Amino acid sequence: MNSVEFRKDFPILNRKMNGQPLVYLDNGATTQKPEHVVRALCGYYGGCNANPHRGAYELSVKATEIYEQARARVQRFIHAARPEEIIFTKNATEALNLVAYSYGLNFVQPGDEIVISVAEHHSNLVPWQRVAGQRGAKLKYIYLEKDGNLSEDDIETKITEKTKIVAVTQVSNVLGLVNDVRRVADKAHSVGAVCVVDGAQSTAHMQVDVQQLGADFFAFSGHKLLSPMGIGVLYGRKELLETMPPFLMGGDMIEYVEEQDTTFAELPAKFEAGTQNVGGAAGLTAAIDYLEQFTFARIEQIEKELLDYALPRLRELPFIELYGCDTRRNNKTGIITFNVKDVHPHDVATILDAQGVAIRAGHHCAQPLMRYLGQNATCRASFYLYNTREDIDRWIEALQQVRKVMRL
Ligand SMILES: Cc1ncc(COP(=O)(O)O)c(CNc2co[nH]c2=O)c1O
Repeated sequence: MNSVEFRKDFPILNRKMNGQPLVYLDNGATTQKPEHVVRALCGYYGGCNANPHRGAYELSVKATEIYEQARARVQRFIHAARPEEIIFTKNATEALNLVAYSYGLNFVQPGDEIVISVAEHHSNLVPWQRVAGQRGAKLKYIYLEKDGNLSEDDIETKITEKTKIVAVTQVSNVLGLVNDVRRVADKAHSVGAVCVVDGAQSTAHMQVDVQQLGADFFAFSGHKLLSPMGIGVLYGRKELLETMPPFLMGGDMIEYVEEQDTTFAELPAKFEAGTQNVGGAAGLTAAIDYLEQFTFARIEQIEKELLDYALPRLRELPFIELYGCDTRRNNKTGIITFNVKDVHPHDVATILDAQGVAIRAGHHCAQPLMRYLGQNATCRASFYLYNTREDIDRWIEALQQVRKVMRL
């Protein structure tokens, strides 16, 4: 299928925004949902809803089946070895916090080191600041080469015998560059450290194989790959998860509760306290089913074609500054981060909004990276499988309007 055919599955893309046909270019923030996913969500709540795992009646058993089938579906989707290595969370942020609080706070000792990259989203940066601060460990950064890729030298020299945790994003939500996670994981494992991978910006755009990546933990959010909001995933190697204490405590995650002490349930229940998001899990299953009708090679091709169409035209605009787009060494997802010279990104986004074009503007929850790029804020357009060349045309026409409105 091409993107025009994909669009037929996304009715929202036919709506107007400020009286103009919508051009949705903020897929790095969240993707739109195909009818197949919307129907799955309605179908669950309209016909199968019950509290799972504890009910002694058929509807609850059915809800449990849906939830556990979703777990098995995610296991296959990211090629985990076992279903119990799949923990459902609210989103990637909660998944990364689970690792920080349950693994980091319990296994990082004073004097140990945690290594992250300067390109991390705050969800894979602030938790590690907290762990380092509370445990008396040192937080070190892998900086970037001029083309935006992770510094090879920093990977080699910053990850040492003192390193306990290395946490890196597979794809930067600002630069869109694909990091060589396997290289980072191999280096981490060579010194006995674990490798935490933030897959929030990669899982929708490329085939993820957590075992091939060498990831000890891998986090992603369903809403960035066609699923409802409120469902995310933490993958963790079983041997590690079994050593980790629970992150949230309450119903469903216990074995026996005495007045003064509690024993906890086996994996994965130990990390899934309270009533689970079965509807979200049903939506995630439907989203994976939808995605896997097509190959990721097809999705990557659509995004590459859009990049190849947009970048030369943007480079012709003297008032546009691009970030992380000049790399030839590395493949890129459909993220273009830019600024309009002498115009604040928020003003750019507002003028584009008035023309029906939706982009993201700000620090993208990556303030250290913004400073590293010498910027307070940027604009970001991010494509997905339903964006078209016409969307790019409308976006560039809207940028020309910024030039007129701001008298550039
Ligand atoms: C690399 C990365 N990691 C973690 C997160 C957190 O995901 P969440 O828990 O689902 O919020 C995001 C969200 N990124 C963005 C959210 O909005 N614009 C973005 O670029 C991200 O891009």
